[in-house]
Amino acid sequence: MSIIFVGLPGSGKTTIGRQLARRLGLPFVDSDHVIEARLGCSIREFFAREGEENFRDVEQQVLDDLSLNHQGVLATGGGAVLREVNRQHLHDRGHVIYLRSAPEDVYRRVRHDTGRPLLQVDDPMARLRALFESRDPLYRATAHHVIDTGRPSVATLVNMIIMQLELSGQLPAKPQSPAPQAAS
Ligand SMILES: Nc1ncnc2c1ncn2[C@@H]1O[C@H](COP(=O)(O)OP(=O)(O)O)[C@@H](O)[C@H]1O
Ligand SMILES: O=C(O)C1=C[C@@H](OP(=O)(O)O)[C@@H](O)[C@H](O)C1
Ligand SMILES: [Mg+2]
Repeated sequence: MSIIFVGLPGSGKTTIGRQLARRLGLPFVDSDHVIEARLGCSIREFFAREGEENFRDVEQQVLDDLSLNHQGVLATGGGAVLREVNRQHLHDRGHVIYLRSAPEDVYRRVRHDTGRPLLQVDDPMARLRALFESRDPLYRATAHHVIDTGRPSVATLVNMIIMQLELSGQLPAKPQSPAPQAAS
């Protein structure tokens, strides 16, 4: 059973997932890193050479494997929710958190990043708006929780997520400090 992050490219899945795993002392894996290791090249190169549908086929296999077998924190790629079968597997096998970011916020974070093939277009902001419109309902349908990632820092978001996981019974609650002893 994993804590699984979904959300737009640049919403913080990899960064927040890694930090959360560190805080909880759990193993962390990013499905994109597993895909790149399996392909032996970057996702960007594979997209350019083989096209998106071939990438989605590999992604589906890797998500099936990790959602069944990984015990810890799992960061997915932004398109992990596109296929119905992936949405089903992630929702049924893990505890899914949607990092919900406005297109403006993610644009600020990833505009200089050339490693994200879907954003290498003339108007990346328009592309992000379109991705948000089409995917927001899919991320919501897959997730057990939605966390808005507008202003808070990564560290604050990690704290908010830990509180949310405790409240929903996904983590053992922190031990209460002992009640003060009555003075004798
Ligand atoms: N809440 C946040 N505030 C500021 N910067 C952030 C926040 N979340 C992520 N980032 C930064 O945005 C960039 C993209 O984050 P990343 O974890 O790669 O996103 P994803 O895996 O969802 O595509 C990174 O440089 C990361 O440090
Ligand atoms: O949104 C998408 O369809 C994709 C997002 C990427 O991951 P990030 O969300 O970590 O950028 C990566 O899986 C691939 O480039 C496709
Ligand atoms: Mg990522």
